[in-house]
Amino acid sequence: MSLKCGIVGLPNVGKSTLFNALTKAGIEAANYPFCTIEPNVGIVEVPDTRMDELAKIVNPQKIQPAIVEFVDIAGLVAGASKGEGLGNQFLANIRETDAIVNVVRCFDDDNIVHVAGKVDPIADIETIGTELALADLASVEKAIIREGKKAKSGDKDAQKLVSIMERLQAHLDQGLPVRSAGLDAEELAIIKPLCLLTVKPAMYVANVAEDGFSNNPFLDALTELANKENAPVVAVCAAMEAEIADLDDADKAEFLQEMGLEEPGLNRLIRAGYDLLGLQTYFTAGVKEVRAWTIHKGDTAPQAAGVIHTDFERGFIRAQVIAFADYIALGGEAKAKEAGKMRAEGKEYVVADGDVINFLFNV
Ligand SMILES: Nc1ncnc2c1ncn2[C@@H]1O[C@H](COP(=O)(O)OP(=O)(O)OP(=O)(O)O)[C@@H](O)[C@H]1O
Ligand SMILES: [Mg+2]
Repeated sequence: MSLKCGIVGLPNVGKSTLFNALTKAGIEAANYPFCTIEPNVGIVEVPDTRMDELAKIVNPQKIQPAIVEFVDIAGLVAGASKGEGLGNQFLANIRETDAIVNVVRCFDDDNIVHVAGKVDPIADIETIGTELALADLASVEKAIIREGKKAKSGDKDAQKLVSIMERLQAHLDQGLPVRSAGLDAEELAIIKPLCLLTVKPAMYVANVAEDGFSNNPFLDALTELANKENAPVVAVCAAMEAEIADLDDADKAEFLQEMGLEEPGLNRLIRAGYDLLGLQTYFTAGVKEVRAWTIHKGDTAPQAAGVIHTDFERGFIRAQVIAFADYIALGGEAKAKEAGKMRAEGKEYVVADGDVINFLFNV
């Protein structure tokens, strides 16, 4: 399953620093606006300590965590929807992502240029939000013209689309995102081909100073706004995360302890992204490989099987399922089976987070 998060924000707010920390790709993060021109894609493993617990029991040759793709997108400025800054090219890069990670500068530093001249998270978010809404408004208006002719000649599908579009037009006109327009599942399916930007789930990353996790009015303002929007906020110090990412495991543990942190902020960010998209994990555990697979919450056993291979879904017979806690407590598949904790589940079974599964199929 491809899960792609686009990192957006104003220029010079710390997007590439964060991306580097996430991917350790070492792409250039320099102190000048528009340092990033090509989007950079990095593959990041989803941190999950349950995999280590499974591996201790199974001793596999390989451990394969779930992954998230992050795309570092160049800074967006006011007027981008009309081609200002690096303009439409970036909007196109955002179009290809599943979710938007909005990096907001919440640190003071006179040495780091802010494109608007001062640090103001709310104004920055508004700038980004307006540009994305304007870009969507243009797509919606184009669609109304295109489909309007068909609608007039009696095409029912086109009429439906146009009526949704007109609602969205009014909504976007106020600078509001499509995700808050209250569309139902059917309406969302109808507008899907338009690839609108503001329909994507979004979260905020507050990029704070090393000592900026508390008593930080910028962070407080951002949190208040995000709460109103029901959007997650993760506070990280991107500069510090970049340092942590460069350390080897032993030094990393020591550094985190010194800072009084349990884990890198990036882990919180990756998990929040996973959650935002309504994703969860199940495991396959064999001697060749212990592997995490990404599915949607609510997916059934055949759908989960389909993530491994479409044949598994097509020819699905049943799933042998052991709950994660049972697998660990009883010490593996054989013992769980002995204890009657391996369940045979059919097509209707809704997979639970952490289930350890074997699929039986026939093609
Ligand atoms: N939390 C932080 N505290 C202090 N400085 C930071 C922090 N995060 C990033 N910086 C610094 O801010 C500068 C800009 O960072 P970066 O290049 O990552 O921005 P960007 O958002 O990718 O910019 P662009 O849109 O131009 O690509 C860098 O000098 C970086 O070291
Ligand atoms: Mg950059």
